[in-house]
Amino acid sequence: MEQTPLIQMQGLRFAYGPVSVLADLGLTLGHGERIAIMGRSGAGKSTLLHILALLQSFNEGRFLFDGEAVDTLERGRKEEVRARHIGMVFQAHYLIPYLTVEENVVLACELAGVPADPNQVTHLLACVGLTERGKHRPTQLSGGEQQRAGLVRALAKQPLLLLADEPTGNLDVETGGRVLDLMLDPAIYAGAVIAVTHQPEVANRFDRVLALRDGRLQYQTWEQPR
Ligand SMILES: Nc1ncnc2c1ncn2[C@@H]1O[C@H](COP(=O)(O)OP(=O)(O)OP(=O)(O)O)[C@@H](O)[C@H]1O
Repeated sequence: MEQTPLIQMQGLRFAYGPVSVLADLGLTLGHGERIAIMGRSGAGKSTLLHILALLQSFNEGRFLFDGEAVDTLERGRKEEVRARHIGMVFQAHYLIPYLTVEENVVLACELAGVPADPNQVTHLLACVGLTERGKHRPTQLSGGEQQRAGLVRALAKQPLLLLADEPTGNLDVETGGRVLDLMLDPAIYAGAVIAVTHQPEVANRFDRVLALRDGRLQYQTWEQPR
């Protein structure tokens, strides 16, 4: 039997008042599939990520998350689905300032109802170069380090979907490469990834690259080196 896609969006419309942002948008994403979304500034990429994270509602259309119709979910159920199944690495990282990095990771696992595995947490921190930083509070870390801590927190609960907004945006090439390796290595994380990026060399590491243009997702049309 064919598995239900993780994400099914059809005819999705969203506007901020008179400003139409998403118009007749469609997206089907399988479990474990990794896609990059590109598009000019203001195209609606962050808005789409917020809708995918169940943080923002939409005006019209169909959005099924792992077979469940999102627009009919009660608020509590949305929060439950987000806590358990969706990891987010957004520019505002929302790490809790009075908890250490490790405590932030453990708390996210607890909220997801998944026991945190200390060995896995140590391994993930090492993968992003934060071995020495687990006992530090977010305010003691640089912006890029906080972003990497956010990625560890998102991955430790092994979500079905990881949403990343410019995951390598303010990182140097080497650290950015390490972050991508972590997100895209199926031995570390086997779930689906949707990443927004402005960098073609980052986008090319994903299974598919889509462009958000005129409110819709379209195949990006440059030749992709494989
Ligand atoms: N709260 C809001 N109220 C009104 N308009 C908004 C609001 N937030 C965003 N917009 C508008 O919606 C459009 C899409 O914004 P969004 O942040 O999703 O774009 P983006 O593709 O992520 O841009 P960038 O690459 O610059 O981050 C823009 O025209 C923006 O001005």
